[in-house]
Amino acid sequence: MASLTCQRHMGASSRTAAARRSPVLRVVAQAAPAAPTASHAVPASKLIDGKGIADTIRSEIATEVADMKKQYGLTPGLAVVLVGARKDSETYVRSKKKACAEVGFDSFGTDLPADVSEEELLKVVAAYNADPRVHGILVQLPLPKHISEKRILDAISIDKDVDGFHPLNIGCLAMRGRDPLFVPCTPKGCIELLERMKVPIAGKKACVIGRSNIVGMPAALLLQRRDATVTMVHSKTPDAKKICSEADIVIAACGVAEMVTGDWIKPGAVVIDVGINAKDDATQKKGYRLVGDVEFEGAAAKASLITPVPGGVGPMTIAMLLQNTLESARRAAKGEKAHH
Ligand SMILES: NC(=O)C1=CN([C@@H]2O[C@H](COP(=O)(O)OP(=O)(O)OC[C@H]3O[C@@H](n4cnc5c(N)ncnc54)[C@H](OP(=O)(O)O)[C@@H]3O)[C@@H](O)[C@H]2O)C=CC1
Ligand SMILES: Nc1nc(=O)c2c([nH]1)NC[C@@H]1CN(c3ccc(C(=O)N[C@@H](CCC(=O)O)C(=O)O)cc3)C=[N+]21
Repeated sequence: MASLTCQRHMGASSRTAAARRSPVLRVVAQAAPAAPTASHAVPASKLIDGKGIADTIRSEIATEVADMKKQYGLTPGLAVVLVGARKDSETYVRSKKKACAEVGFDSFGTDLPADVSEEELLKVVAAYNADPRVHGILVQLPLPKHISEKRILDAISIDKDVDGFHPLNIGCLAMRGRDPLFVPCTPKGCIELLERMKVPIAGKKACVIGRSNIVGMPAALLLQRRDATVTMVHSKTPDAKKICSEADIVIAACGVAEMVTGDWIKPGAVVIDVGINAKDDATQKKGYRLVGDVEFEGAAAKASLITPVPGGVGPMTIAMLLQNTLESARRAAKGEKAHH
């Protein structure tokens, strides 16, 4: 294990003070955050402010963490495992750890080199499975090609599967009369946005663009559980545009920058854009800017409500990860364990 760096990112003693000083709480106390850059041309009444909603949720979580500490002497802990040095993954992992610190969680991290063996990675997962300070384990995806994602995700204890990617959790999500222990964070964040914006779902037509295990498929299942009539379209769907243009609710997760243009959107539809794509832009310092899978201005002209990118679904994904970890810690405090 010499090549591993495994650090505890935040000690219990600094945690309480961090919760008290939480920037999350301060942000919420201030005026509404500035409109995201890509969306200034759109009336504010149409925008779903994912970042603002995520800040509210995170401040709620910070309060609950402080209560849990008082009542049970327990601090929620999240372990994040990163394999390799993909720039985007490093950025996401950094924001997850920062979010943990801000709500008063302990965070644990293991960074492994890209050529680490599957066996070594399994050992790291096993160690976190056995560690009572850890209530949630996230292995950042994608993994390098030589590692079986299936084997790794199956190895995460279902009690700590805060990503909700374990087949038992997905299976329960798909079955009537059952509830998963954890719902995947990105689709959960999409539904939370619809609910907080009071968008009716039952009886509505929904179109989910994309069918991946981590976004499209669970998003469609969640909408269906709320009695929407759901159509999933994917890369082999003839005329996805026509199907989408009949939907009252659109969740776009195809990974193709700005594919969903205004003519895909029914007038008055609600559009949730999951996509995160870098688009060359010489006017930006970094040389690029983030765009979604939806062409924002064209779609916004048709939609009644729309999420921006950035500042829409992304921050919600992290807020839902914290929520799942808090729930896992609560179950641990009450001595609940899954028996599968
Ligand atoms: N905001 C957030 O928190 C997150 C954002 N993302 C972003 O969401 C997007 C989707 O991610 P993910 O689900 O992981 O991506 P995947 O690449 O795993 O899946 C993409 C899906 O879109 C479908 N698709 C691809 N091209 C088309 C097309 N032309 N028409 C219709 N469907 C198409 C694919 O079809 P097929 O199955 O036939 O190949 C596939 O089902 C990406 O932009 C990603 O960066 C992802 C996770 C979290
Ligand atoms: N095991 C695992 N679980 C995941 O949940 C997971 C993953 N692997 N691999 C990659 C995707 C992607 N993902 C994002 C999380 C936050 C933002 C996010 O916060 N986005 C900000 C902008 C970020 C920026 O500026 O780069 C926003 O949209 O406003 C984006 C994407 C989680 N994923």
